[in-house]
Amino acid sequence: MAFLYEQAAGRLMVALDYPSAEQARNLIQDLEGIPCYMKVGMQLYYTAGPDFVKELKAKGYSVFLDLKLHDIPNTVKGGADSLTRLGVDMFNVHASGGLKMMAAAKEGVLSALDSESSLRKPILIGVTQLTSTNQEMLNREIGIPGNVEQSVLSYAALTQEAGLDGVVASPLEVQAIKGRCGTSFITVTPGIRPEGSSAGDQSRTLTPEEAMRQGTDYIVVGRPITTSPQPRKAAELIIEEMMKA
Ligand SMILES: O=C(O)c1cc(=O)[nH]c(=O)n1[C@@H]1O[C@H](COP(=O)(O)O)[C@@H](O)[C@H]1O
Repeated sequence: MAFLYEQAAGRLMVALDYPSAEQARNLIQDLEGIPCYMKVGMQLYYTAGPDFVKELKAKGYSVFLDLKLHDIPNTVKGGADSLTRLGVDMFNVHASGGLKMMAAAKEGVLSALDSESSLRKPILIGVTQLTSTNQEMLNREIGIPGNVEQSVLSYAALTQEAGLDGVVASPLEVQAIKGRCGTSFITVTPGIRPEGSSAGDQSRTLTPEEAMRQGTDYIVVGRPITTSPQPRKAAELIIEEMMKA
């Protein structure tokens, strides 16, 4: 049972979307002992920076640094080199940056690893279509024809061709991605909403249990935990659901 609990908790990524390190530390203290992944996104990183990532690593957490790099290949290569040296366990780039940009991100990772033998290789993933994007937005606002799943799949195939380890997508697309790219191609899925919780700005959602049943590798959960009056209880309930799947 304890083993199953740890396995499930290790596949939960808690999104620390807070405006200050202090607020993030409060949640971390509340979740103490739960062996989940911690996700640092742009809001926290832009204020608390690399030091906060080091603090999480010193506490023994696996860290997903979600900065969604998207720039010309040379710039992304440099960014990827820096993030690898920082010692994050996972980071992401936008697949819409294209094949060369994603390949450059991988080169950045490898150049850092080449120059410092103590570093571990981070998991590098491509963001496909944001989970806030719906069919109407994709076609009318963004101007991409076809359905969301087709677009996600073509980004997933491109990400794999560039040599990356997996993608961020909604849990609704996991089976199709695994079917196209193979089961070892990692899926990281935000857009997780436990029964009865508000979708907010998310469009393509499933519950934690449903997402796990799709065969996803990691689920990303922010507000259902961070805005709960009892965040630890909310996280424990999510882990219980994950274990049922
Ligand atoms: O890359 C991500 O983590 C990400 C990609 C995506 O398509 N959708 C998405 O919601 N995310 C992140 O996942 C988290 C979801 O948070 P909640 O909607 O509060 O559960 C946020 O930190 C988002 O930045």
